[in-house]
Amino acid sequence: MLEWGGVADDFTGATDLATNWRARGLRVAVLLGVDHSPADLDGVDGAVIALKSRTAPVTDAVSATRAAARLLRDAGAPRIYDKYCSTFDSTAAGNIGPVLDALATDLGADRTVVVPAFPDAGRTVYQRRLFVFDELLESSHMRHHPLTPMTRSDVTELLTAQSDRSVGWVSWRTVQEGAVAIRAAIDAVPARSHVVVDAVSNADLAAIAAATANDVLVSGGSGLALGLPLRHAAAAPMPVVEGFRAVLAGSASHATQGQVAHARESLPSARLDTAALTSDFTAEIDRLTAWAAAQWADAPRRPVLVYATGAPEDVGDGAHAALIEAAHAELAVAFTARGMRQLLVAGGETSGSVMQRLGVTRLDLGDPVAPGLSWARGRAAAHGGDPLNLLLKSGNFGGSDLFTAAWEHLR
Ligand SMILES: Nc1ncnc2c1ncn2[C@@H]1O[C@H](COP(=O)(O)OP(=O)(O)O)[C@@H](O)[C@H]1O
Ligand SMILES: O=C(O)[C@@H](O)C(=O)COP(=O)(O)O
Repeated sequence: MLEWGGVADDFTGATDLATNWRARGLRVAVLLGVDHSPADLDGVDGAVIALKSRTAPVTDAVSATRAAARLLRDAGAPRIYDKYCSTFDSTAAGNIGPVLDALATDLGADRTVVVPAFPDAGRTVYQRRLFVFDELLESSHMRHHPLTPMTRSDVTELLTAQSDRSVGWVSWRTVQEGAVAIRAAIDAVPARSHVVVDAVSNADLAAIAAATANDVLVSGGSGLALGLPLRHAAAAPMPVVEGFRAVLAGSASHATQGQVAHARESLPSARLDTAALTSDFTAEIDRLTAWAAAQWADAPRRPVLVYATGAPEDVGDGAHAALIEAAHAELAVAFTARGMRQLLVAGGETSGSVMQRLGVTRLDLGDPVAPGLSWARGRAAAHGGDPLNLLLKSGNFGGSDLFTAAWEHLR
């Protein structure tokens, strides 16, 4: 019986939420897009629908999210988890508020908690302000994101600017008093509100999860999922698919830049050349595919790395974002045709483009590799439905050796 339905605004966010549900013992599946039937969710406790809505026009994001929640409700999900980024990534127009307003209306939720915190990944909320490790969000590398630059840290302010509902707050001091006090504080906020709740530890998340155990709608990063009570269910192992290995890093984030720098010391690597893509896209894809095939012929177990951003000064105009995403998507298809079967994609938007182009519609997860990260198995409709192992990496997740170490989990 489906217990939870999740709707995530990007594909890495979907695997992030599914990873944390699985860590608490739920059987999970990630569905890409909304073209599914409720029967696809038989035998699953938690299903996350991955959308590519974070940077979409507001009306598109709202309608896609509504359709996803409807599908999950039709499949029997009694509760919906609206998953956005743990760094509250949104464009100037801002989709988090309108999406949350629409879900709250559709589901009849009077008060919806807003919990971006994910302490295992360094995201905490204290006195309404979002921190990335020791820095305020506005002072972190997220200030320079090409699509969603974050220049404020107060989550109540960020959400108020995007939402038609009023925005309340529950302080960390109240969270320390436990679930009953948190519930009372949420209920004290006027009806038709969203309620930002401070949290700096997994114990805080457990208290918030207990306080909201009967809410039809919750929202946040993936951290709140770690607040669920642990069940001891035996998760089915993920089948490993043998084949060549690649990293496609379309993320411009700080953590990815460190991972690229680290991997370049030991892996064959190529940086996407925006000028070459602009002048002859197909020739550049063909050139990189021939290069990768030559690397695999030399060392079949060694991954190749293609990246868009190696250093802050590489980040070009946002106008190139779609071109770079399209290049990653085409490379994924061309690499698959050459025998690649294990693919790590860095970046949420990039992962969305790559999965859509490969025609992957469902991911079944393996065990966690790092906070919010798991390998998964999916089938590429664009390549005869062949199975692939896929790791969709949020831009800022993972240690510096991820691109060289992640493969050890594929055994
Ligand atoms: N050097 C670059 N210049 C311009 N845009 C870039 C560059 N590198 C990456 N991008 C674009 O920036 C966006 C990064 O977003 P995303 O894939 O979600 O990564 P992240 O998870 O780090 O946010 C993508 O649209 C990508 O194509
Ligand atoms: O919640 C998170 O931090 C991630 O799941 C996420 O959404 C990150 O987005 P990207 O950095 O764009 O991958």
